[in-house]
Amino acid sequence: MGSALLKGLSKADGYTLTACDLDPDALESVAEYSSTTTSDPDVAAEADVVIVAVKPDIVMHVVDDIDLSADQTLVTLAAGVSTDVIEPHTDATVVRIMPNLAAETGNMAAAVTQHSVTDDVRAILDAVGEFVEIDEQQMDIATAVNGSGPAFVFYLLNAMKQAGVDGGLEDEEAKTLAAQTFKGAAETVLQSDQSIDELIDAVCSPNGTTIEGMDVLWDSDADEAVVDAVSAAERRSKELAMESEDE
Ligand SMILES: NC(=O)C1=CN([C@@H]2O[C@H](COP(=O)(O)OP(=O)(O)OC[C@H]3O[C@@H](n4cnc5c(N)ncnc54)[C@H](OP(=O)(O)O)[C@@H]3O)[C@@H](O)[C@H]2O)C=CC1
Ligand SMILES: O=C(O)[C@@H]1CCC=N1
Repeated sequence: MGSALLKGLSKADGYTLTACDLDPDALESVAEYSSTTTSDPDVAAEADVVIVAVKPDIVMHVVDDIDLSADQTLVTLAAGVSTDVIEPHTDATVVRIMPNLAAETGNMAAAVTQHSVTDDVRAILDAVGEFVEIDEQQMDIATAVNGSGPAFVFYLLNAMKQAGVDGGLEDEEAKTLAAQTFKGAAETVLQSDQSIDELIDAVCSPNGTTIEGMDVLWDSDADEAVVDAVSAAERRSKELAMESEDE
C-alpha cells in the first residue's frame, strides 16, 4: 500500500518523498518515485507527514522506534488499529486513513478520521483521489468497502470478463470491455445526479437486452453475496482492532 501511495504522490506537484523500508529490493523498486530512499527510520521521521504503511501487528513497534514532535503528523493506515492505540506512542498528531491501491493511478477512494485530519493530510488524499471524512467508529465498515473493496470489484470484473470470453471474445478484448465498463459505470455514478436505480433504468431499453439480464440479477442472491463479503471484511477489521488493543 505504501508503494501505491508513493507512486500516486510522485505524479503530484509539491511533495518531497522519502521512502523507507528495511528491504533493499523493496526500496529499489520505488526509487524512481522517491526523492530519497533510506533504510533508516530516523531519516524518514524528519518529514512533516510520516505515513507508516506496515502491517497492523507491527505498526506500534515502528511508531515506538521513531521520535516525532508535536508539529509533525503521523498517518496510520493499518486496518483495525485505532488512533487511541497509537497516540500514547508518539507526540505527533495521529491521523488514521483507510486508503486503497488505486492511489497508484490517482483514483483512490479513502476514508479519514474527521476528529484529527489536518489540511496537509487532506491535500495528500486529494492529490491521489477522493476522500471522505468519517467518525473513527465507522472505520471498520470503510475498511471493508473501500480498503478491501478493490479485491471484491476485481472479482466481479473478472466474472464479467469471463462471460465475454465464454461468449467468444479474446481474453484481452474481454478484459478491456469489462474493465472500461466498470470504470465508465463508476464515473457515471460519481458524476450523475440520478440515483443508481435510475441509471439502471436508463440502460434498460424497453423489450431490450439489459432487462433480461437484470431480471436474472434481481432474482439472484448476488447482492447478498456482496453484502456478506463486505460484512466478513468489516468483522475482521473489528477483530484486528481488539487484537491491537490487547497488545
Ligand atoms: N494492501 C492494501 O490494499 C491495503 C493495505 N492497507 C494497510 O496497509 C498496511 C500494509 O499492508 P500491505 O501493503 O498489504 O502489506 P505489505 O506487506 O505488502 O507492505 C508492508 C511493507 O512494510 C515493510 N516493512 C515491514 N517492517 C518495516 C519497518 N520496520 N520499517 C519499514 N518498512 C517495514 C514490509 O517489508 P517486508 O515485506 O520486508 O516485511 C513491506 O514492504 C497494513 O497495515 C494494511 O492494513 C490499507 C488499505 C489497503
Ligand atoms: O486485507 C487487508 O487487511 C488490507 C486492509 C484493507 C485492504 N487490505
